[in-house]
Amino acid sequence: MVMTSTTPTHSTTEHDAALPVLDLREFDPGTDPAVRSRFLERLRETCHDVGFFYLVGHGIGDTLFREVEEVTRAFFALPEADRMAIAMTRSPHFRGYTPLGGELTNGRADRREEIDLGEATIKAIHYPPSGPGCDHQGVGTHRDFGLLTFVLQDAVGGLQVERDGCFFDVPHLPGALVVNLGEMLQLATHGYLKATVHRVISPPAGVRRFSVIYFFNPRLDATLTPIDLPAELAAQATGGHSADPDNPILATYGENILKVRLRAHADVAQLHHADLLAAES
Ligand SMILES: O=C(O)CCC(=O)C(=O)O
Ligand SMILES: [Fe+2]
Repeated sequence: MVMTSTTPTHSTTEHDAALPVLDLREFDPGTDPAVRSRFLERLRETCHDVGFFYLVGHGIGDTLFREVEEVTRAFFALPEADRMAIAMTRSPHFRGYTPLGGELTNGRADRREEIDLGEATIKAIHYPPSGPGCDHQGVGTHRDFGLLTFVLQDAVGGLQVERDGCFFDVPHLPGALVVNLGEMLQLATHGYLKATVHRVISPPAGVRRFSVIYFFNPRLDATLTPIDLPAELAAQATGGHSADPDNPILATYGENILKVRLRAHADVAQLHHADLLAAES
């Protein structure tokens, strides 16, 4: 792993060792049962220890990845008026385009523009270069709030994952998806599986970063009940919903995401959900 201080930096060495690499072909039907069970063992350990991994052997071709990246770049190259025509401020459902400065994490504006699409959200993101005096927060430190997140990132880098109080770079691994766990899986396993804190540092001057994310989430009205763990796993579970006392995870997915959305998109909340804001304060 590449170790960096908690001060944002771009380090570029030891790319190969950044995160565990899991090859989904090891789990293909017909594969040697010993290989399949070793795969499951590594998956469990990785989701417990790190909460983040590279997934290869997923069967998605380079052509599709390239097309997704091209469509993403084309969208963000549209005139601003066209992007704003589908602004999230027009959607009570928190769907559509969010311009630069329109989203907050931990009370500070993220330096990115994005579009949120569909029911299980797909999010395409553009991180513009750092400017003079910029605070370099592409997206601030956070946990994802659903079940599983699949990230397709370009070659620029800037995604960082927290472990033991330090942030580690997650450099681009060609052909791989970066997979991480969300709060609902942490809650459902009493914290045995980890929703790991991460962030994105703005690219250096002159460089733009693009990423496309698929958030695999439960139904909005689904309430997750923590499962009974085998004793040896329960002994290593650190507590699900209350692991972070300042930011408890809510068991009904819709409430958990609404909490985040109201904070992150204060303008959308004010326009469409003033009643909820009033109820919160
Ligand atoms: O752009 C990325 O690589 C990750 C962004 C992220 O963590 C998020 O939007 O939840
Ligand atoms: Fe995230």
